[in-house]
Amino acid sequence: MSNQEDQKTDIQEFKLEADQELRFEVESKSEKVYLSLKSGLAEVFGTEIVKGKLYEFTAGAKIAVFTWHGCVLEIRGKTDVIYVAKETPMVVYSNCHAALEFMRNEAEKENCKGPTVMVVGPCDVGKSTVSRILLNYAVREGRRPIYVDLDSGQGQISIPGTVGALLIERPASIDEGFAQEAPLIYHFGHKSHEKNTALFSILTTQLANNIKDKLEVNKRARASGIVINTCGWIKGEGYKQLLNNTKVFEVDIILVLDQERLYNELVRDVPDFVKVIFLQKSGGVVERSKSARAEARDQRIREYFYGTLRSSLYPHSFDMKWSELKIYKIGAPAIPDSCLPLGMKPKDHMTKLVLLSPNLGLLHHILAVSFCESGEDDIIKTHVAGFVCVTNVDIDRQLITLLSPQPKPLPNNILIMSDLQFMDSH
Ligand SMILES: Nc1ncnc2c1ncn2[C@@H]1O[C@H](COP(=O)(O)OP(=O)(O)OP(=O)(O)O)[C@@H](O)[C@H]1O
Repeated sequence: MSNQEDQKTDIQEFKLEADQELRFEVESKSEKVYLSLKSGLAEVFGTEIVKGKLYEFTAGAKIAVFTWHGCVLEIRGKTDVIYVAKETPMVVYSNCHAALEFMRNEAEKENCKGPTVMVVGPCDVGKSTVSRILLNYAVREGRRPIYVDLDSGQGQISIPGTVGALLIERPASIDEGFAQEAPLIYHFGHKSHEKNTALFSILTTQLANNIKDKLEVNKRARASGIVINTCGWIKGEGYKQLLNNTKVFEVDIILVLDQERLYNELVRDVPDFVKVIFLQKSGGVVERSKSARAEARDQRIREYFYGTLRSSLYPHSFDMKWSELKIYKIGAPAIPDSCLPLGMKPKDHMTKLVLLSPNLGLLHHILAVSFCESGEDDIIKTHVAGFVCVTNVDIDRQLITLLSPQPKPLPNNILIMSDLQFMDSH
């Protein structure tokens, strides 16, 4: 082992001056890295570190420990990259938070809606991280903001292939993110919005209306406002989605990370009362390869069923008769324009519900369990109770085996198939 490698495996101590940040990454699957605060004050993406507590990080972790006043940190285990950064955009992010707090105070006085902020930008610029920092700072001030995650590929709420919202009542856990208590989840079924923009628009409108209703009856959340995280698809239809989000969520502030072109386009296209603000991305944000993104998606689904290192979950596996279930897929094959029935638009087939018959193609697919109790018309627009995974399909016996977080019976017999798959290797 070289000297350099040797150094990385040792227990290391870092003394950080005010406004500095320790950045590290863990890549190796077999490695665990432990962080502890020896003295001073520090935070990870807006969550304060408890002095003396040991935080564990595994493969895929890309972490920044920032200090406003200076601190001493200890790192144990082998990191792949580790360095102290002197330049960070934390002061700018903190100023954004202060401006939002001002608006929340005003909203509280007037008993109206607090700021709705949407964070946009290309891939890997730190959109989720900025959203997390703003939410953490808000909740540390005693606010109860709503977090909306529209990134169906790398979102932080529920599993990939969904859009959803969460009432934030406490700061994110440093190693596990925000607590997923009673999230409001809509099934989209794809990791990328491009796959079905018509469906995506319906879901965002539905989510926005649902949140509006919830804020009507929750004064504290109403004044705290909403933080919306978006995906990195910002061209063509993706850009139109951003404009649509601005409208349906009644966005007041758009934070544009890293891309001046997008900033200028938005300034041109959104109404004047929407403030568009350009922010530098942090030099620490790490670009993720396609395979790292796929691995992160897989990990989120695994955690949904099996929990995390700290809090394991024990899912159930059971058979269901095909006749007991109604499994749908959203989107029918396209019909040539010339054959479209009167009044039907070319894109309408994308939001058509198709009832599936038993088939092996369902194997390993995620199925969303709908809350819908009324007719077929409402299935797409109704939020979901949770997810199961198909681990076996027995065509002869007309049985399907499901991996489920809950024991039998399912809360509803209406299921919707997702494009996303999960190989249960436990
Ligand atoms: N200051 C930092 N130092 C080190 N790592 C960071 C820092 N900020 C963010 N990261 C890491 O960089 C990665 C990408 O950040 P993030 O997920 O916020 O980007 P994004 O723009 O939301 O990505 P996406 O393209 O998926 O929408 C994450 O793993 C995050 O933990």
